[in-house]
Amino acid sequence: MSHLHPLDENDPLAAKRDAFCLPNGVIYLDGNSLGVLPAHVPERMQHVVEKQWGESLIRGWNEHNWIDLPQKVGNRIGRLVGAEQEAVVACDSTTINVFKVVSAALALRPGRKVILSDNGNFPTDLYMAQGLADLLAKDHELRIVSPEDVADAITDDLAVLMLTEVDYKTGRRHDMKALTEKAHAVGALAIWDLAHSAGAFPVDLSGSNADFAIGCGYKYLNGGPGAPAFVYVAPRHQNDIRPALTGWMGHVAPFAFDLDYRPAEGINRMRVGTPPVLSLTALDAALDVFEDVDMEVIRQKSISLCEYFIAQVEDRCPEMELVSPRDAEVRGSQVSFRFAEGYALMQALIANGVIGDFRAPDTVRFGFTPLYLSHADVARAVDVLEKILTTRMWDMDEFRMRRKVT
Ligand SMILES: Cc1ncc(COP(=O)(O)O)c(C=O)c1O
Ligand SMILES: Nc1c(O)cccc1C(=O)C[C@H](N)C(=O)O
Repeated sequence: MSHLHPLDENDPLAAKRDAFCLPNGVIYLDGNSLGVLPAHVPERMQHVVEKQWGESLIRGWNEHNWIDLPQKVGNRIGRLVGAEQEAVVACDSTTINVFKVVSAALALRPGRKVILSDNGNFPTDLYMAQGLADLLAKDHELRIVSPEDVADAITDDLAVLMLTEVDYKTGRRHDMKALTEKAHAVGALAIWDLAHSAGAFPVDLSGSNADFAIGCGYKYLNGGPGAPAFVYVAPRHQNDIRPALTGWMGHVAPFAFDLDYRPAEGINRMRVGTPPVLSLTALDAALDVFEDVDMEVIRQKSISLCEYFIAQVEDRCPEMELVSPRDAEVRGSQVSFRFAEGYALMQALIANGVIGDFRAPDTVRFGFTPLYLSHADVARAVDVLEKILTTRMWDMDEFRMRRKVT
């Protein structure tokens, strides 16, 4: 008979685990890359496929309000990231949304040419900014500094500060409010990528005075592989921006079929083409899990899980070197360690039921999702890690040679 782990006593989120489909024998520490399937999503999908698509056909756009799904889902995400009503839409990918917000922000600061980011940002954000700078006649500069130098690099030639709040590799978390304030003080605008924040801990976009934000639907929001992303525009900017991607779904009257583009009111002008109804349905259903949850409760449990993991690994696995900040205040909901043979180590962990991931050259990364993880899971994961290290199981050819894409 199994005993409750002492740190799991009085866990207010314990019952949430049953809301997810976790494969038997798997301890899933990768919800920061792809979230787990919420148990009720397949039934909702089946209903929308068979009843709505199957029976309503084209009438579904009106009968089931498919056309408004981006705003509906956007508002639900907005609640989790501290956005105002009607300030978020769920659409496209994070990468495409980066393009939209950087181009919109640059147009709001016409005389300025510099985009500031850091080398901890996820590469797609940097690539999109580089591509945009090229498109704008090579007139703009993407300036990249170290995360710890960002604050000092905010100078009065900046047009835009573009950062990811939580570093995908190290879990280090920027101070969104303080850096946004600093950017505003020099007349720049602030864009935040919340890929590793939304659904992981409370975010306060409105209270931080952020100008723009984007983020993923498939990580902590559990919307499924390739789920629609989201985009936030502060209400004060919404009617001043002229989108670079001027698609018909961002037109003020898409079904008037005018020959000239006129932007929709408010956040809707960030929409581009036809919404992916099935993907939005999965994301919409997945968000039900958050309906009765206080993000502050998620945060407290996340800190506890991460701290317990760090303490156990450092105590029992001295070969592992902590990469993430030790201070929970400046860390998201993931913990990374360095190990020279990290790739083989992660392969051995996965083969033994502990799923995390590896980021080159030597970082193993573990995401903690309080909705479906317990301290008992963390203890078991460290048991497996310790065994793999003490037996040098990672050194087997089978783990060293295996190729994977993620
Ligand atoms: C911070 C960040 N931004 C963007 C992305 C990627 O966005 P997309 O879903 O467009 O591939 C990721 C992860 O893939 C990410 O970690
Ligand atoms: N988006 C991904 C994908 O399509 C395949 C594999 C992994 C991903 C990821 O989400 C990577 C992730 N953003 C990261 O933090 O590394």
